[in-house]
Amino acid sequence: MSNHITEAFLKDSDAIHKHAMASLFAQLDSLCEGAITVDRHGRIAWINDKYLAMLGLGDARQALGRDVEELIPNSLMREVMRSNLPILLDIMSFGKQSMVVTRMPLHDDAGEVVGAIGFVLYEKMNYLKPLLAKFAALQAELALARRGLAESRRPKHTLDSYIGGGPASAEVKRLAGRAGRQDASVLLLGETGTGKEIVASAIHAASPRAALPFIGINMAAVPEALLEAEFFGVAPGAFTGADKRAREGKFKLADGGTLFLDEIGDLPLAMQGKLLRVLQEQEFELLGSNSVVRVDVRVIAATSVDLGRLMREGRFRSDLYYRLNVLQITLPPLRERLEDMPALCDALLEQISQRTGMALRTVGAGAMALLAACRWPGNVRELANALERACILSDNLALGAADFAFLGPPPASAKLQYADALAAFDRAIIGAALQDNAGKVPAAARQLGMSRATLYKRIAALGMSARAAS
Ligand SMILES: Nc1ncnc2c1ncn2[C@@H]1O[C@H](COP(=O)(O)OP(=O)(O)OP(=O)(O)O)[C@@H](O)[C@H]1O
Repeated sequence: MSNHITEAFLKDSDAIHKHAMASLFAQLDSLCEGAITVDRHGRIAWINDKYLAMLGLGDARQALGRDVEELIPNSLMREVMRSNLPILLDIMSFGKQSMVVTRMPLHDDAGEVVGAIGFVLYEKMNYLKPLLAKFAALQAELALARRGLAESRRPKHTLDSYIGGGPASAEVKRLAGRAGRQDASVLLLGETGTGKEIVASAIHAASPRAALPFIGINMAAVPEALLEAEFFGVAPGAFTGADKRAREGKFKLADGGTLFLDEIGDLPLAMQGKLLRVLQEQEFELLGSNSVVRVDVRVIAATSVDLGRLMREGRFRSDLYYRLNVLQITLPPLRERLEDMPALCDALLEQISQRTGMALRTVGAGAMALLAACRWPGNVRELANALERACILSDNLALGAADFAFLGPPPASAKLQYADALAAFDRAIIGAALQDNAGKVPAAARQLGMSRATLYKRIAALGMSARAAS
């Protein structure tokens, strides 16, 4: 024993230690906003008056013996007991409030965990206020981002978003409406820009799954090496290196809702097998873990390539094809539904005006005939681009053929198609005028700015129905 540690000193320090032990609890109790203990089963064993007041309770008997989470939903007292490790400083949400808390396990003489004690430090920790303000701001941002994400996953389209009232479009809408009432897989066929994504989203919106997510994934846009993670997600720490975080896969994100697999023909063969298995079993393994994830997902697939050809070439599995192709809807290219051209132009010009703030335009008859004669390999997307370009280049409120000069003359090989296009256009515009005027030819002729005789002749030449013309 060194000479400055005397018997008297030891007695003194022991007494101080005992005082410290006794007073520490009392001090914390008075300094803190609240204090609580739970027994080894997580039931409230003791709670001070301040905590009771914070919980809106008047009497400890209303709290004692109850599971701690019943009163404090975000309590981690059980976690502290399970891990036998204190959580010295934490921010716990309680209703709209954030509180700074400390939690410690309690031990018996043998060192066994017999309960836990927790303190709410909030008001006395004024110096933590900037941190709490930051935390609150981050939480508000997170809530906003979550709302935005939920919004973006809500179906953007209904069947009304698919513009077109001609027979081909009506058939698309009829089939899509039926698909909305079933839960079977759907295969959408159609060239690029024919509205496959609109129709997929509209089917989802018309289905009982509408309130749950609609998640899209484009096979052509995801590199092959990343597809599996994109589909099934990654367990935390599955990969060493920079990205150790867990990531949810699209299947999990779409759980309960609809997964839209765009450009399914671009899915590599190895992934086709895996996809088929998930579609059949509705379960998969998270990458980097053995845990099996169960999901309930409806699949709508789309392709702009001929899957029959890919199957013949051994590049697409026929079993997957049959699994996806329960209901099939073919979306007609724009050149095969020219009767929808006026309605499409109106709707697209309206969208352009709303999005850009440019004045609302119309398409004059000359321009309409020109547009009807184009081939439109990019379909409605290409038409929308052409209309926007004309709006930018011209000040005319009624766009004329000259405003679409950048499209060039219709190809010579399209001569016959040009005649067909003109007839389709005439049918559309005359049909619309007759409809506007309750089928009365003289009034329709006045609206179209042509003589009655010319309109009668045109109606007869087009073989339009007597009912529409009468
Ligand atoms: N019938 C339609 N009515 C209104 N807009 C349409 C219609 N069809 C397509 N569009 C518009 O054209 C663009 C392309 O449509 P969408 O993305 O649905 O086509 P897609 O067939 O999925 O094309 P891709 O295969 O290239 O992805 C979108 O801006 C969409 O709003």
